Amino acid sequence: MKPKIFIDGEHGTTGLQIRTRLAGRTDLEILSIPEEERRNKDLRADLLRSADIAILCLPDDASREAVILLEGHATRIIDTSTAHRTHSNWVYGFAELEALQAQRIREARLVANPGCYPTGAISLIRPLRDAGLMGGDYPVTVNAVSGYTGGGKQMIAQMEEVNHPEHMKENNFLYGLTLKHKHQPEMQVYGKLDQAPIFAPSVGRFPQGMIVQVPVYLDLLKGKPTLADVHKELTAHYSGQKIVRVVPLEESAALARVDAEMLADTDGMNLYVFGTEGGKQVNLVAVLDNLGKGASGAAVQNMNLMLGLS
Ligand SMILES: NC(=O)C1=CN([C@@H]2O[C@H](COP(=O)(O)OP(=O)(O)OC[C@H]3O[C@@H](n4cnc5c(N)ncnc54)[C@H](OP(=O)(O)O)[C@@H]3O)[C@@H](O)[C@H]2O)C=CC1
Ligand SMILES: CC(=O)N[C@@H](CCC(=O)OP(=O)(O)O)C(=O)O
Repeated sequence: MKPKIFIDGEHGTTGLQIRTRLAGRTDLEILSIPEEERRNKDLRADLLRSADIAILCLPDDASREAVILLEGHATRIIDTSTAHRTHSNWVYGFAELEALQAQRIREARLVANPGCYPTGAISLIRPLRDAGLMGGDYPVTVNAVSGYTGGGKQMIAQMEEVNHPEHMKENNFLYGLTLKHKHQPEMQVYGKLDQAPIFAPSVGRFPQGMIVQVPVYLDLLKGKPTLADVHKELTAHYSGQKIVRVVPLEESAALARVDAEMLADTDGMNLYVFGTEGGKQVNLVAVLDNLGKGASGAAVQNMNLMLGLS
C-alpha cells in the first residue's frame, strides 16, 4: 500500500509548493481537499486521520488545532509552522543539524520543519558551536533578506497588487524593528546560544530567495581561528551532504556580489565564508530559497526520511 500524504493548507504558498514537488510521485497517495473546503474542520479531521503523514502548512494557531485533532491517532506530522519548533516532544527537521538528526527524523512521529531564516542562521552557527570555536556567549547577529513569498498569501497580494488596500510599494524594507521575531527562539535553541541573536530581517521585491548573514569577529572565537579554519569546520560538518554545499574558498573569493535569487526554485543551500585571509573578521553567509530548503523542500526531505526513502 502506498503511504497516504495529506497537506493541510495545500492551497497556501508553502502547501502549493509541496504539492508541486509531489506531483510526479507515483509512490505516494496524495489525499486532497478542494480549495473551497480548505477550512472545513470535519473534512480536514477525516483527511488528517486517514493520512500516514500529515504536512501542516497552516498558521501557528491552526497547526496547534490540527495537532489536537490528531491526538490519539497514528498519523505522523510534519509541521511547517513556528508552533512546535522548540517543543521537546518534537524533532527539529533540519536533517544536517548534526550526525544523528536525519535518523531522529526517520524515527519521529512529530517533526517540526525549521523556519526559513533559522535554516540559514543555524547552518552557519551550529558547526562552530559544536567544534568549540564559538562559545555559547558569543554575541551573534543575524542580518537577512527574504523574497516576499516568505510572508505567505497576504504579503504576496500586498506586494503584487497595486490596488491592494495595504499595498507595499517598497522595493526593499527592514522589519522586525522591535527586535522580537518568532524565529529567534529556534535560532537560540538549535544554535546553542546563551542569548537570542540580534535578528534584522528584511524583504526584497523578488518572490523567492534569501540571504542570511552572520558576521563574526575572529578574535572573539576560541583560539582565534583564521578564515580558513572556520571554512574547514563548516566543510567538515557538511561533508557528504547533498543539499547543503559549503562553497570552496577559491570560488567565493572570486565573487564580487551575492544574488539573493541564486537558488530560487531549488531545494539547495549554499554556505560561504567571506573575508580576507589574515583579516580579523569573516561574514558567514547562507543562500537559499525561502520556499525550498527554507520550507517546502525541507518538508519533502523530511517526509522522504520518515518514509525511509533517504
Ligand atoms: N512562506 C514561507 O516562505 C514559509 C512559510 N512557513 C510556514 O508555513 C505555514 C504556512 O505559511 P504560508 O504557506 O506562507 O501561508 P499562506 O497564508 O500562503 O497559506 C496558509 C494556508 O492555510 C490556510 N488556513 C489558514 N487558516 C486555516 C485554518 N484555520 N484551517 C484550515 N486552513 C487554514 C489558508 O487559507 P486562507 O486562504 O483561507 O487563509 C491558506 O491556504 C506558516 O506557519 C508559515 O510560518 C515556513 C517557512 C517559510
Ligand atoms: C518575509 C516574511 O515575512 N517572512 C516571515 C518568515 C517566514 C515564515 O512565515 O516562515 P516560518 O514558518 O519559518 O516562520 C516572517 O518574517 O514572519
